[in-house]
Amino acid sequence: MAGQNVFNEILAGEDTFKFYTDGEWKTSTSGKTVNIINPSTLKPVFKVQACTQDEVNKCVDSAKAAQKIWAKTPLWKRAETLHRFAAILREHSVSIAGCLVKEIAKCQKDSVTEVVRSCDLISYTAEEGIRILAQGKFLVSDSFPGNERNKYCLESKIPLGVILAIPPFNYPVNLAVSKIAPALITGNAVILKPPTQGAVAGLHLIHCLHLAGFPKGLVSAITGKGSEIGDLLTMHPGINCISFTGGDTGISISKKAGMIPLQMELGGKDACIVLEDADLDLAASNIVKGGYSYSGQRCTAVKVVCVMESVADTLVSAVNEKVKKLSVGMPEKNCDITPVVSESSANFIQGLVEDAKEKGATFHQEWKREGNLIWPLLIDHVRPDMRIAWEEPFGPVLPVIRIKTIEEGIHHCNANNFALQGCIFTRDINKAIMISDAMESGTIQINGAPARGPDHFPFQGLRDSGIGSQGIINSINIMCKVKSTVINLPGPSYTMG
Ligand SMILES: NC(=O)c1ccc[n+]([C@@H]2O[C@H](COP(=O)([O-])OP(=O)(O)OC[C@H]3O[C@@H](n4cnc5c(N)ncnc54)[C@H](O)[C@@H]3O)[C@@H](O)[C@H]2O)c1
Repeated sequence: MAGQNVFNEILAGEDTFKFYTDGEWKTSTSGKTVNIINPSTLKPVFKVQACTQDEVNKCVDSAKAAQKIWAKTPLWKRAETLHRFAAILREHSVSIAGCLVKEIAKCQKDSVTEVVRSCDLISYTAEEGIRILAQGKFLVSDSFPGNERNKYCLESKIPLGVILAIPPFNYPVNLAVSKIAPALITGNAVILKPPTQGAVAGLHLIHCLHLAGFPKGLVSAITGKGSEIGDLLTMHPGINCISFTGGDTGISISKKAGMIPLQMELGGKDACIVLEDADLDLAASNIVKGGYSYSGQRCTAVKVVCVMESVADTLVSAVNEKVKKLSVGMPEKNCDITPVVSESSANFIQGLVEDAKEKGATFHQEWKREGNLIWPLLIDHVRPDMRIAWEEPFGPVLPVIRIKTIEEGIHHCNANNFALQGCIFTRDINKAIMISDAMESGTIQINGAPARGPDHFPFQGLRDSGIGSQGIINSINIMCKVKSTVINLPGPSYTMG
């Protein structure tokens, strides 16, 4: 099984990939493909199938049938198959990372880290699933007023059915398995709709799953244009839950979806509040790591710094010193700053930068762009009338707002539609807790940059940043529903020990 050839089965020709349904790799009857553009070269690098509506319907039918069998598979066997999947994925982590480098311009070492982290996530989910699903609840009736102890209620967790998993481009492997693994351990079937950029890494991931021996039809991977098959998938009556990570598309999906559980993780504009008593070197390191890693294309990137005016000059110069040291170039060379995912994304970032420039922000570096490669920028003296104060650039440009009071920083965090994470730098833990309580965001980090993970931590956004919560335990729970069985005794019965 070792070696690259194991993936030959998923190829439909040189650099063209099949889709996966009913336990087999197939070409679409549409005869059409979708191009994946390498963000570094701006040239097509791979092609994936443009699946038809008929193919989507067939996937859903197969998933429904396979799920019935899977739900009757003992939990320990489901866990065992997931562990096998993790092991196979680990074996191929370097070659899958190679796809990420070409499709999303993530640097080689971070791409490997993403795949390895995903293997750990799958194994952890298998273990956590065994513990969570092994236990139910036993309730008795006499705790509620007016009742005797004549009813016993057995509560257990049962699968939902077919889960639709839609990850975004920036973590196409990790955010696929964070949906697939909890869905499978809980006895559900999964349909993966990978992002176009990142689809090929996603298909490799699915082939590892195929090799692990899951039942035919239980998992499928449908590729194609979101605009052509997106609505059909997200509004399909055969889908019982949608787990989506991405941008505003998630808002429209949530409005169109039927009466099914939704786990939506959307964008963020994570604010970093820096107080006068902060360890400014620690804050600067975290701002640079948080703001510029993977060229700022992370939902939990630091996306706006709100710093107390009295320490702003010191903080800004510490950040600038570190920005100077960031290497800029191609992902194959493991540069810190690599090309952003698409030309439209680079144009959008440029628009935000130009708006800030026109409105008088201070630039600490010169604006420089070659193709999709954008040099890191720290934009100072940003004011609320500038777009970059509120919008998510998803690029290596970071605005700094100088604040006179802590309340100004809290207000900036709470006035935004996004509310994913935020962070505070201070040496005063009491202040930190009180500011954290006042910041209306899904997670607040104290003296550390925003981050998703470790993957078993809860992870959620408020307002336009999401619905529900992720993290291994929460994902397992969201992908089940509660079923209860009530035993009605002929008369009250009190256990005597
Ligand atoms: N909160 C989080 O956990 C988290 C994590 C990573 C990224 N993000 C967010 O994701 C965004 C960047 O990712 P992106 O550009 O891939 O997001 P996106 O919303 O453009 O796409 C996300 C996914 O939705 C699919 N899609 C597009 N149109 C669709 C439709 N009509 N129906 C069904 N699916 C459709 C895409 O193909 C992709 O797989 C940023 O806003 C970022 O903050 C959030």
